[in-house]
Amino acid sequence: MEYETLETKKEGNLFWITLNRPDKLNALNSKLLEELNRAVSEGESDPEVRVIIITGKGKAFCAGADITQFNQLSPTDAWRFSKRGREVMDKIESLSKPTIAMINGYALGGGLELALSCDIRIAAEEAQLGLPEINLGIYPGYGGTQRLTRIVGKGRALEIMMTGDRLSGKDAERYGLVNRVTPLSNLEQETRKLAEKIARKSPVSLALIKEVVNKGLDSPLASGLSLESIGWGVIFSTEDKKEGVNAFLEKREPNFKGK
Ligand SMILES: C=C(C)C(=O)SCCNC(=O)CCNC(=O)[C@H](O)C(C)(C)COP(=O)(O)OP(=O)(O)OC[C@H]1O[C@@H](n2cnc3c(N)ncnc32)[C@H](O)[C@@H]1OP(=O)(O)O
Repeated sequence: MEYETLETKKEGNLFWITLNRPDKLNALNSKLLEELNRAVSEGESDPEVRVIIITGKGKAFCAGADITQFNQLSPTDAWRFSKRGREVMDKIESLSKPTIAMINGYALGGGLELALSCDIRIAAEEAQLGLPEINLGIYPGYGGTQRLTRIVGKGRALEIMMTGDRLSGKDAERYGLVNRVTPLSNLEQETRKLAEKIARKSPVSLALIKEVVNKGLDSPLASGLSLESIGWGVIFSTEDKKEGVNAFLEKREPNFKGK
C-alpha cells in the first residue's frame, strides 16, 4: 500500500510501521493518524504477519499530536479530534496480533499514548517520554489519562501528567512504563529478537491472551477469571493446541499455524 507519512516493511512474520515525518518529530497530523490507522489494518489482515512493530524515523518516536492544528479547533472540533485519535489508539490496543512500540527517541503526548496502546514497549536509554500537554494548558486526549494510570499506577501517572516532565528511558523502565531499555545502538536488534520469539508462538494463543487480559482489566475480577476459563475451553479446539502438546510429548519444537 502507498503511504506518504509513514513507511511499512514486511520482514518474515514481522510488520514494521515507521512514522516518517522526522523534520516534525513524527507529530501526528490528521494524515499520519489516518495512515497509521490504515497501516495497522494492513498488518492485522495479512495472514503472514504475526507481530506488528511501531517506531519512528529520526530522533523521535513521536512528539504527539500536531500542535499547529490546535488553534483552528472549536470545542466540538476538539472533542472530535480527541475521539478520532482515541479510536485509532483503541483499535491498536484491540488488534488480535501482538504489537511492540520501539521507542527510539521522544515519545511525548499523543506519541506516548500511541506507545501505551501497544502491548509491549522497548525504549532506547536515550529516549525521553512524557505527557507535556499540561504546558499547553490542556491535558492528554488520546487515552493517556486512563492507560498511563493503569500501567504505572495513579500516583506516578498524576505526577507525569501534572508536571509534564520528561522521563529518561531508564526512569521509564523504573516506573514500569516501558518493559525494558537498551542503548539506542542495540534497540532494533533487541526488538527484532523479542518480536521473533513471540512470532514463533501460536497466534491463536496470543490473540486470546490479549483478549482475556484487556477485557479482564475492564471487568470485575470474577468476570475476568470466568473469561479466562471460557477461553481456555475454546483453545482446546485448536490445531495449535494439538501441535503444542504433541511437540512437547515428542520432544521437538512446535510449528504453530494459527489454526
Ligand atoms: C494528544 C495530544 C493532546 C498531544 O499530543 S499535544 C502535543 C504534546 N507534545 C508536545 O507538547 C511536544 C512538543 N514538542 C516539543 O516540546 C519539542 O519539539 C521537543 C520534543 C522537546 C524537541 O525539541 P527540539 O529538539 O528543540 O526540536 P524542535 O525544533 O522543537 O522540533 C522540530 C520541529 O518539529 C516540530 N514539532 C515538534 N513537536 C511537534 C508537535 N507536537 N506538533 C507540531 N510540530 C511539532 C517543531 O515545531 C519543529 O518544527 P519547525 O522546524 O518547523 O520549527
